[in-house]
Amino acid sequence: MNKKQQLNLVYLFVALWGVVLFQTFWGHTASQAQLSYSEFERYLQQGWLKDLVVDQQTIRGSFKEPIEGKDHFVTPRVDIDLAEKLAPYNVDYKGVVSGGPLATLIGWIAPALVFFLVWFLMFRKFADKQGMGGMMNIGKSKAKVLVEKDTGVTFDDVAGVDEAKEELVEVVQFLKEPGRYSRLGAHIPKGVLLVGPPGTGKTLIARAVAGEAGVAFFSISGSEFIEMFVGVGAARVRDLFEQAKQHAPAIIFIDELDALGRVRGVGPMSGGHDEREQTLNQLLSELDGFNPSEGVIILAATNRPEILDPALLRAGRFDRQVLVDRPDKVGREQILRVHMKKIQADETVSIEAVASLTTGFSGADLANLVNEAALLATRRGADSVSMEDFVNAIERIIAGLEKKNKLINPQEKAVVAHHEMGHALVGMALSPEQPIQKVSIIPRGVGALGYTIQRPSEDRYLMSKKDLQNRIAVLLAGRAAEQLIFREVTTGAADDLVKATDIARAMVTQYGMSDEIGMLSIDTPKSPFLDPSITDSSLRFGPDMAQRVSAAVSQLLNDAFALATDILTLNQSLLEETAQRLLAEETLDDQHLSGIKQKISLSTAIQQVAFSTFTSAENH
Ligand SMILES: Nc1ncnc2c1ncn2[C@@H]1O[C@H](COP(=O)(O)OP(=O)(O)OP(=O)(O)O)[C@@H](O)[C@H]1O
Ligand SMILES: [Zn+2]
Repeated sequence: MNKKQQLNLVYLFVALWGVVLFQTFWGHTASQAQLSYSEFERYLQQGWLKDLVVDQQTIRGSFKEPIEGKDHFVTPRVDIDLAEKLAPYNVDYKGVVSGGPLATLIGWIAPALVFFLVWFLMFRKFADKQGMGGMMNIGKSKAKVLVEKDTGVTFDDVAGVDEAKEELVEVVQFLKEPGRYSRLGAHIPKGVLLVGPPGTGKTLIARAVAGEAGVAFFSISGSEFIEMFVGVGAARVRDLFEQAKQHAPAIIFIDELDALGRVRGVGPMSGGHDEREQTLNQLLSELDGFNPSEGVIILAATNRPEILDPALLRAGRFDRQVLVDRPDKVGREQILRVHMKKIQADETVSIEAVASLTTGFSGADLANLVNEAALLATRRGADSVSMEDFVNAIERIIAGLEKKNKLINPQEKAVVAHHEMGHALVGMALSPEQPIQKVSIIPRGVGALGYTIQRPSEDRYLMSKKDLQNRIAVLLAGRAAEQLIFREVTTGAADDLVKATDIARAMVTQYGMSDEIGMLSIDTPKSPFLDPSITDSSLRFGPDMAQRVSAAVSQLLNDAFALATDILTLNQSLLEETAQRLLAEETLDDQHLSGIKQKISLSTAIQQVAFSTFTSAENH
């Protein structure tokens, strides 16, 4: 059946339905005489009536011959012993129980609706398979695309994410004056990807960009695209872009981009995902097919950028990423200020104290906290919210978050702080040319309870054996610090161990850097397509080679661990002091850190192990 035939079917059906409805109502009202009961009795006695129907409220029926142009009548029912009276007059009669005209109407419509619905769903699926958006324009996505002419949100409503805001100011300016940018030939990103954990305000920022620029905001969630029949998602994407272009300048915001932008063609059932793939392909082609000078910019949000299809991140698509991280203490203070405006807080409330009690809270958690505290105050009948309300609310929320494994407890926090400071101190000691940018104990991403960012200051093409050994030492320094301070090690170092082992193994099997194995090249550089266990070519050199390689790798790791431990032991009080500071402030930036770096001391023995003759001394 092609589309035209389907349409004919629709018309036929609607027409039929119309005729039936017309008959029911027109027949009953237009040509229907309203009789009083006595009139009715008179007609009855005179034998004018052909047949009648009795229900609880009315008697209706038809005349043998039209009276005053009407061939039907209706009269309110009065007499209950009606049947008796009817008997002598030779009239057809029957009683029905019904709810009056409305019930009659529903009685007609309900089955028709059910029928229509079933039929509609059946053909919708059919039509969508053909990728034409469905016979009744089901592809028009107006129902689920949220359009806001003016979001009313400004950058002032978004706090604690200054870096992200700075990056987006340019987008706002562009949307305000698209002409100016294109005249100068400046490159404006078509798509900006907001990356960060849930509740950190990605949606809020996107709406603020629209609000600041004063443009329309079209938003849809990636997961909504794929809950549909095949082909509908793609039609929606097309439709979304069409609508946005008509309203340009505008912003399109796709929340949960990962739901639709997952890597294509992987997974056990990739055949079953053709709907998502089709939708993603459509999105890619829309991204390619428009020009930002039309005044439409696409923002998308995800908390799992690593699973996105690389095609989405290519130049000319979502080629700019903006990190929206959980706020640190100062950020939390700012966010709290934004939300406190909405409530009446009394003078006992210290925003700073609330901020320091809420490590790990996202913006959404903080908004929730303010609301919860206000609720507690209302419940106890107070006129304003007190510090105690806040403390109680914090306790509740923390309990909830801990249950969901979203927050770490104070003991764990202390371990994480020493672990991260271990990385940072050894990093500063061993590779002074690579400054540590930031150390943080704010959980980030999946599984990472803290992080240390070390930035290479220049591109390196050649690494010496000592460079690599030092790198391993920095990676193992987290564990070394745990061991030194707590006499106990944790699972927190798992990721570090993977990286350290990879480097050590490459040193042994690819770079000829172990005395044990010498210059034998055992592994070729890793091929990402092959399972490493299959390519373990140390087996090629006889069964004992694998063992010798493992021993050499272990040796490198142990030496590096010993080096890290030596450095930390020598600087133990500095480690403890700075870890306390990290616990209090949660993040230490490069300014803090360069002050700390001055205080690191290294013995001659360590210097000899760690530095080669061509690492110049003035670096330290
Ligand atoms: N930086 C912030 N400043 C002020 N309020 C914030 C901030 N971050 C979050 N909020 C509050 O939390 C609410 C939810 O945030 P939003 O929905 O924007 O987070 P999100 O990052 O998009 O989350 P998700 O990833 O779960 O979609 C906001 O409406 C706002 O009230
Ligand atoms: Zn670590």
